[in-house]
Amino acid sequence: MSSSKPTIARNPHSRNQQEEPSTKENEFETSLNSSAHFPPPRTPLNSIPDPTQCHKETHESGFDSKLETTRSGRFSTGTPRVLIRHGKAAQSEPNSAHSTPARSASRNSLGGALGGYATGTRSLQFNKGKDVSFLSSRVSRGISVSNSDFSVEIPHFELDEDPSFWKDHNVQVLIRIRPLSNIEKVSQGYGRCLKQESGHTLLWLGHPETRFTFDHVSCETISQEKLFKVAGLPMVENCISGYNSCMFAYGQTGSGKTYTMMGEINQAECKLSADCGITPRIFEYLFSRIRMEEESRRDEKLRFSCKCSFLEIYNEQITDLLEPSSTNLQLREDLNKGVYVENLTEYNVRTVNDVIKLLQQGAANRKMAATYMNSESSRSHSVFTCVIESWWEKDSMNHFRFARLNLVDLAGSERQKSSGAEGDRLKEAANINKSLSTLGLVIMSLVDLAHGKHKHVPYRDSRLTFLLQDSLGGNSKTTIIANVSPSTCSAHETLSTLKFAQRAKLIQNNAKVNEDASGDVGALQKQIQQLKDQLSFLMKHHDLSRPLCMPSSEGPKLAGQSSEDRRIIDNQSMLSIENKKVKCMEAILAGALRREKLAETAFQKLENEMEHVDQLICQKKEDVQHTKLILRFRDEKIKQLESLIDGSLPADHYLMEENKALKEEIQLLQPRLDKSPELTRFALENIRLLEQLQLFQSFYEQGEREMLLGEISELRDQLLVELERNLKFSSRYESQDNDTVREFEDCRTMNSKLMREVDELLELKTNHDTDSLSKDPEETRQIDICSSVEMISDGSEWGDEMTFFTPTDDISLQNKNNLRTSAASIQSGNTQAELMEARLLIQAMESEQVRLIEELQLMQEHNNMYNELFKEGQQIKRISA
Ligand SMILES: Nc1ncnc2c1ncn2[C@@H]1O[C@H](COP(=O)(O)OP(=O)(O)OP(=O)(O)O)[C@@H](O)[C@H]1O
Repeated sequence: MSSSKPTIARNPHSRNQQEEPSTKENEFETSLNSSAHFPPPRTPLNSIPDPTQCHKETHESGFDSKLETTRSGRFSTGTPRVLIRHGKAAQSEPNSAHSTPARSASRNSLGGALGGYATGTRSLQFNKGKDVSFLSSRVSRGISVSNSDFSVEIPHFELDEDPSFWKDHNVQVLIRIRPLSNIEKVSQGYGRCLKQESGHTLLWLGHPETRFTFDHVSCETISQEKLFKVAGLPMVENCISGYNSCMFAYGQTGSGKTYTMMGEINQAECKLSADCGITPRIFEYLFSRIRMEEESRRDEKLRFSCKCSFLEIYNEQITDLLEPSSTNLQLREDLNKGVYVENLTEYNVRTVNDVIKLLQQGAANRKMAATYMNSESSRSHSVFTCVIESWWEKDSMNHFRFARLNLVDLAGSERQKSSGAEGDRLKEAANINKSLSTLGLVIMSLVDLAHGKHKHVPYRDSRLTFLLQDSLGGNSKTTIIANVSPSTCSAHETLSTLKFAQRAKLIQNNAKVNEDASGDVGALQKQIQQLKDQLSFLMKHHDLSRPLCMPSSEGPKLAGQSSEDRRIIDNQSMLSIENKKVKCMEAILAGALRREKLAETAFQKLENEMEHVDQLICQKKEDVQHTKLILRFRDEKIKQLESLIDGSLPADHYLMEENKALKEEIQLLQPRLDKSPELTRFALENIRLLEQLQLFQSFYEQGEREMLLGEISELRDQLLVELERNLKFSSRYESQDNDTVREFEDCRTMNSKLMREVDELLELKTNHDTDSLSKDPEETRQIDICSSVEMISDGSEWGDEMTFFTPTDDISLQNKNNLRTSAASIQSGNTQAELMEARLLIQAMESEQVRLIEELQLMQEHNNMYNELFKEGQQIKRISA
């Protein structure tokens, strides 16, 4: 009953949990080949429902396995299917295992018939009163028999969809239990070797009973769609995000690998049927996601491309399933591409129908044969690959992402003894087993690696592992679907599959987003160009190219050029200087980085040397201790010799003591001899000198010297450019100096004139005062005003003075205005105060003079400095020439 058991919530801690302590799995390995170890029949473990209820359900489902088996042999279909498939139902019975040659049994349907399985309903029914011989056979093989004689409900466990799993995991292991097939029912009855306990755990019911925990355990009644949602859909999301992804189907022959990966495809309608497998569903979802992404990120101009290829590995040879004449293809390794198959055809695909066509075409070319376990057994490993690439633009950067999706349907593992294979089938089986055992070995080594043991991973021992090395322990998010049969007759194979899956759980992959940063160079260049444009724009509009104290009086020097022209010329020369500077800086930076690296290695070496020196110090300390001990021995010896001379010590006793002491001394001296610090020091010195020699050799031989010389000459050039530029500025300053001198002279003349003027005015005033005593005061006043107005307006003496000032010179203009006012006010008769004002003005003029002199001196100093620099530059030029 589908709802008989609730979905069991995933316990995150249980994921990595190994088998329960109560169970001992390893013991089983040895017991596999010996039936004597199997326990006696056990009580059925599955729940036994009310028989009336079961009967009702059995009746309703119309499923009578016994009847169906007799009617159509292995494949008894409750509901007939309209499928383009050739003959799974019409295939020969299992016993015809060796009658179907490889390749001849091409099938258009991509999976097996459901005929033998009571799928579609969630409860599998069992009839009472099964053949006694089945029971005895089960007992004889020692597998515990469960639910053999009753209609038994197989509990349904829903799988939980957990997309967040992939955030912090790179490998997922899922067990898929398929329903019992008719052939199993016929040959072994309804006995099961597995009991599922939850969506994550199951019990293997052999001896010893063993519990396994996995990321997911998919029960017999899980639909293809649900399985896709749990295992396939997140793979698509991973690929869209740029992670390599891989899905393996592993399991014994006939366990449902092809059914899981491909399933059945209703070719006529080009529409996915309920039984279609994970691969077509993945592509249906992938294309809808691509459309969504492209739509939602239109502003980033996101676009995707998908390229597919399909190959098989049969007897260690690679064949292109989409171009079957291309056989024995070679594997190549490339730094950028990784491992790839040379000359494998790739097709661009845009819709799920494109993919289905390729799948059908490839499946038709796959090596198939009938085996004891599967009338349509795939005898090869097939790998359907899709490379998903995407491009978009963001923040003026071009982004490129890619992901490789590998969908692998492995050939079925089988025990040669039980498969009864001969001839070609036997050779096939040997090759299949060889590559699968290499796969197992690779996984074992990877597990060792994950535990910190350094181990060689034998990827190259089989084509399969070599091709898929990224998916195993590499850059990939990988799902392993381990398919198992629940039947007692496959108990051994089921156990070994479970063990394989359990080991695979421990693989640690290192998946990373495949995003190419090569587009960034272009983007950076674009950015540099933009910045340059911005810079030149700023220069144009803010006149940054001029030195800050550049006087406007340089005008006459560049006569004939408009200020705009000059600015453009300045900008251009500045830009070209800046460009040169940037280039030079880049070269210098590269050199500095290189030297820093060298320094780092030198530093590392020094550190090592220091370690050695520390060791030497320790040795020295030990030495001192030893020497002290030896000295003590000597003292004792002297004492003994004295007592020997005294006669207080017998000679033989002395000799024995002496012998003992000498032995001890030898023991002490031996290690000193072995690791003499002197010797170590010399050895170290030797190594250091050798390294130095190598360094010098590389300095001369590997062009380091040339590079340094080049850098030096570049630096010199840069210096010369700077000096020339400074010289240019200094000549400008020189002209500025001349202007200032002239201005200064003007000021002087103006000052003396002003003084003269003031004296004249004072004189005039005195005369006026004497005259005014005899004149009418109002008349006098009128005359004064008129004459002062006349003086200012008709450009007589004042007007001539004005020609000395340039209209742009602020100080001179201000002075001139002040003079005008003061002159006017003197004329207007405010005698004393105005006189004072004029004096103040003269003082201001004088301080202005001082300031100008100081400025002049400063400029001369600058000038001298630049001249010196220029001379130096010339000298360097001469030396370097
Ligand atoms: N979960 C399932 N539900 C219904 N039918 C299934 C299921 N799994 C497998 N089958 C059927 O079992 C038969 C064998 O399955 P399939 O061919 O997929 O096995 P296989 O593992 O690929 O075998 P081989 O390794 O020999 O190629 C097919 O008829 C298939 O339809």
